[in-house]
Amino acid sequence: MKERIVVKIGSQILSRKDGMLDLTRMSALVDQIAELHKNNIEVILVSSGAVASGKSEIKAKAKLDTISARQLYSSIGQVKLINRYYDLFQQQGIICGQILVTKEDFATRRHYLNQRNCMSVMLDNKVIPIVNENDAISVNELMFTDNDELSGLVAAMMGAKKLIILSNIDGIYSDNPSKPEAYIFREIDIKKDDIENCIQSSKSATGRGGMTTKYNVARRAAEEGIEVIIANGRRDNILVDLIKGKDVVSTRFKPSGKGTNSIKKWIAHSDGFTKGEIHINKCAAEVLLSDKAVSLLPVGVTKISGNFEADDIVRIIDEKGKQVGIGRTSYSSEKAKETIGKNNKKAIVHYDYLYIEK
Ligand SMILES: Nc1ncnc2c1ncn2[C@@H]1O[C@H](COP(=O)(O)OP(=O)(O)O)[C@@H](O)[C@H]1O
Ligand SMILES: N[C@@H](CCC(=O)OP(=O)(O)O)C(=O)O
Repeated sequence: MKERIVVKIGSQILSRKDGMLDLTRMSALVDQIAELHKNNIEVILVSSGAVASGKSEIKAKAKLDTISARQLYSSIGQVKLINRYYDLFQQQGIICGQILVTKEDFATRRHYLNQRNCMSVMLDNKVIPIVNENDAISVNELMFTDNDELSGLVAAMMGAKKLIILSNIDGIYSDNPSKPEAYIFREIDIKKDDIENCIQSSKSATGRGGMTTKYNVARRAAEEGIEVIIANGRRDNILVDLIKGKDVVSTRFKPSGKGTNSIKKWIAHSDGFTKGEIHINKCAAEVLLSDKAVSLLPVGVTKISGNFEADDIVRIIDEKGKQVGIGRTSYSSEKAKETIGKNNKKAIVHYDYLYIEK
């Protein structure tokens, strides 16, 4: 089987000081991805840069609020960004394609599977998927923390062995990177090392989540058995050197030995998505575990725990305390409690939003 990796490129790497796309850097990174691709490595690219690229294209007629500005800039900038990628990959004889996603696409199993299928069919046909958040339509609670979070979700979903997060800095420093005494952590063993306190809330001019999300995403991905490397995208030949195993300055998160199946990964990487538990009786568990396409009805529910809203993702637990599946609830926890054990009520988890672990 081919080696599969996810490469995330931050906005800062792709934009020059004047706000224009840094075509030289972009082209250097595309050349490296092309080299990996030609060496039979499947690369999924998660690229930021839409908002930064859009800003330099248009001056808004009136002062915009944050959401409208992000929508306007990203809608223009994404076109520019993907066109550049398309041309650069084409010069290498490679086809790339665009996938724009929202957080919702990871909260709904069907969307999740659609996405996974889309990326798989692209990779099977030697197309490089270029993923970005659909900034034009994902606002507020629909937004990912940033593209670092998205890259972790994509790596887990696609069963990637490695996730390389390229930023404008060599890795995670022990202190504020501007301090002379700060040094880079070269390897982090998540079982032993907790370096959260070393990270400042500061971030680059165009970056969204800063180093904190990179660290959190890297920890979670490493727990799932994915090797994560945070490195500087401005260093020459960084990707190829990292893949060749050269000793380039960077922060590497040692992957844990255990691998998990895709639904577990979905849950593990969506800690914000499972908000509570629905406990069910023996009869309901039997029906759900059968081959029938059934929804979970309140009549089979014995207990609700946690606080959740309608449409949140919850765990479904049988009477022995074993998780039988996960699903998207149609009720808030408050409403769900009122319907426990009652007949003739609408499904608490509709079949379309139910995933049963068999
Ligand atoms: N301990 C630390 N080590 C490295 N960088 C840090 C640390 N604490 C905060 N940072 C900041 O995180 C920034 C990288 O995050 P971000 O701006 O989101 O980049 P990107 O746009 O590539 O996602 C660095 O430029 C740096 O200013
Ligand atoms: N989706 C946004 C990127 C937001 C983001 O996460 O930026 P960064 O922290 O630079 O990776 C864009 O394309 O502008």
